[in-house]
Amino acid sequence: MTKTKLQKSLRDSVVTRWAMLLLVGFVLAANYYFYDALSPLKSTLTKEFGFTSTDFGTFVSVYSIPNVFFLMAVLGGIILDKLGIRRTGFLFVAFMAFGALVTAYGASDIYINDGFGYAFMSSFLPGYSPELKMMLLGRFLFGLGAETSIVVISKIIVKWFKGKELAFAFGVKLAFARTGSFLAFNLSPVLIESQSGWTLAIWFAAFLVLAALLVFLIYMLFDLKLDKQVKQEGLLASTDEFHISDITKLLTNRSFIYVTLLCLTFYSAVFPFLSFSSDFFLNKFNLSIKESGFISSMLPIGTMIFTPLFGFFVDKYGKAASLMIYGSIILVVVHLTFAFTNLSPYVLMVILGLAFSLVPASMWPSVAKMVDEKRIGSAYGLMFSVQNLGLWAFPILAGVVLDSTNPTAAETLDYTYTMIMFAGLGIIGLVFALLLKREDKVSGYGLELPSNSK
Ligand SMILES: NCCCC[C@H](N)C(=O)NCC(=O)O
Repeated sequence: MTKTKLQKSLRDSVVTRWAMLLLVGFVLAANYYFYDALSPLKSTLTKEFGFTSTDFGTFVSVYSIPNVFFLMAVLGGIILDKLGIRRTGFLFVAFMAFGALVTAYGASDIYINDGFGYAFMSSFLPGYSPELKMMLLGRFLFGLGAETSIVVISKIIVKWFKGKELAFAFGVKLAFARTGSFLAFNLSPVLIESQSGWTLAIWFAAFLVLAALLVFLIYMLFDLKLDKQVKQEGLLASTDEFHISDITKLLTNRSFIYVTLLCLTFYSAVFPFLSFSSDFFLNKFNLSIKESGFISSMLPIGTMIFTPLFGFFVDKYGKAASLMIYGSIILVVVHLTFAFTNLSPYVLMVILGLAFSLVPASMWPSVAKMVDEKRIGSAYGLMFSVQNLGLWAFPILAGVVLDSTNPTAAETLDYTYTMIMFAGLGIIGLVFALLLKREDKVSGYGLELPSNSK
């Protein structure tokens, strides 16, 4: 592919490439919306279906099972390299949509009134309600599609923005994701009060993911056109082709190991916390579902603004390893403050938003410095799979800790031990961030340097 050809391609139009980011940003926002849409409904699920905190934690964590136990994020990356963006993206976004619809069906009146699959779901594991089992199946399928679709979207961004505003585009991509979470925490509590019933909140989320599938189809038309213009398929396949030795090289790279372990512990202290946060505010500060959902949404709203800004900072001034340390410290301080004080959760969630911008904005571009470009797909896939181990285990553990540290019929739940658990994860993450910075002096990857100096 010559430079002249590139200059004439669709990706050279600023409007077109940002329009592409808008399209895939919608798909990502719908993904995050669905992931978070049921968090403000924890108490409603308890009231309607008798969910315990452990049931809710299991529901949150089943998302990660395909990515941890079947290594779906890694395999998805390999499939992506073999089948290409359009077929892989369509397949996995379709899984997401199907899983979202199955989840909504599991909570619906049609299903509960002896609908399709109800008798079957009632015929085994009597300790789990048929509603929970169908919803678990739906979220499992959703998770199977969701993580790989994030890998696909990352590759799409590289395809359109490489050699242009790549880091900033990644920051904006994360801002789309946070917009989805922000909307979920605010819209779900409103939708449960709808006249058509509380399940509208889940149906709305599911249809949003279905709409994302249609939007992805539109994206595919542009992707096809770009490929025809620059014949880029061949080029991407050759740079990203998967070899098993890629994984072994990654597993012997100390910086990659530290950043992956930081990714595991940091995100385990954030996403599972966020899933329980609405219920935490509701119980600790005696607030309404709407208000506690709104406080949870302060976290994504802060990150929508800060993440692209810190991305820009890292591009221009570097300091990525230091920023990961600062983000980890802030995380620990906020979780301990939540555990032991009654300080305003509004302020604390905004401060937590700083941590949740500092670490992602510096972590994801840093991987590109420590790993060969041809291994970046496997690297992100591997990081996602390891990270999902935490996203699987910690929502369940949070639920178990809650159930075991509160009397069965407690009016309000005491979250102190659950918050100590999240703070503990933050402390372990801080150790990995410090090790990463120390290792950077030996490895010379230049994580503290601006993007264009490496
Ligand atoms: N939707 C919640 C889980 C997404 C996890 C995903 N693997 C990830 O790490 N995304 C990066 C981020 O900062 O959201």
